[in-house]
Amino acid sequence: MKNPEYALIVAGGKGTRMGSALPKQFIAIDGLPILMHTINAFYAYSSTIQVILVLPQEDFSTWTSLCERHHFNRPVVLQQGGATRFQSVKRGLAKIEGDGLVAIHDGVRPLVSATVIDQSFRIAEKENSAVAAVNLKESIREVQQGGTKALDRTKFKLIQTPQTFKVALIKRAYEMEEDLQLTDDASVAERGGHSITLFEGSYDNIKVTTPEDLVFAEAYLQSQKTAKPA
Ligand SMILES: Nc1ccn([C@@H]2O[C@H](COP(=O)(O)OP(=O)(O)OP(=O)(O)O)[C@@H](O)[C@H]2O)c(=O)n1
Ligand SMILES: C[C@](O)(CO)[C@H](O)COP(=O)(O)O
Repeated sequence: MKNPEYALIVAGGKGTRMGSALPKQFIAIDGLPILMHTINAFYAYSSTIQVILVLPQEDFSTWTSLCERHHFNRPVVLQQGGATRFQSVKRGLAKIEGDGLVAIHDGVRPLVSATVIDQSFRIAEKENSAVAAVNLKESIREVQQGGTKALDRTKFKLIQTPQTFKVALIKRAYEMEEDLQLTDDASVAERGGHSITLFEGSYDNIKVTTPEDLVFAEAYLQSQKTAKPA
């Protein structure tokens, strides 16, 4: 029998770098809040996926009214977020009973494809973990005291979400004390003693972080519409 599959979508952040009064996960692109695009992407992958949505408690009412306004009725289990991404993920994981696979995904990565999600579950089933990553397109330099030094970019990967794990493994890893230097789930699992399997993510799976990301996301969704045959 297939392992139960969960999507843990974290949207408990403040969006400081976006600088918008409306939390960035609620900003509309192509007429729909970013977070709804993200949830739709997981339901496009599977109609039986169980979605856990982490939001700041003060935003629960905004979410409910946006759902009413957009007639959005995808089932989600709501959970209150924490002060950091680590704490929000940990709270979300607590909503999962029993074993299975969980894809942890940033609520503000609305352009993730069903193919990437599918790959993450298939690989995690075999390897225990599956973390989306892409190659660097630009050169990088390390900032050092008194200057900078060129680095070999082929030795680095840009890490995205989904980051998918066996539930028991990632829950155990999240029992560790929080370390602010660990900025993603793969780092937490690695600290817990697990090796990490990367797979090819996608350049369009951007994390909406600063205002120009909204321009890209809007244009991307428009281009998908025109690309579809009539
Ligand atoms: N306490 C937090 C902080 C972040 N996140 C989520 O983690 C994802 C990645 O974080 P990031 O892009 O850094 O979002 P923010 O923390 O909202 O942005 P900023 O750092 O600019 O404030 C986002 O979906 C964000 O909502 C979360 O669930 N809980
Ligand atoms: C998890 C993540 O999306 C991987 O790239 C990223 O680390 C989250 O963003 P943050 O700015 O570190 O919160």
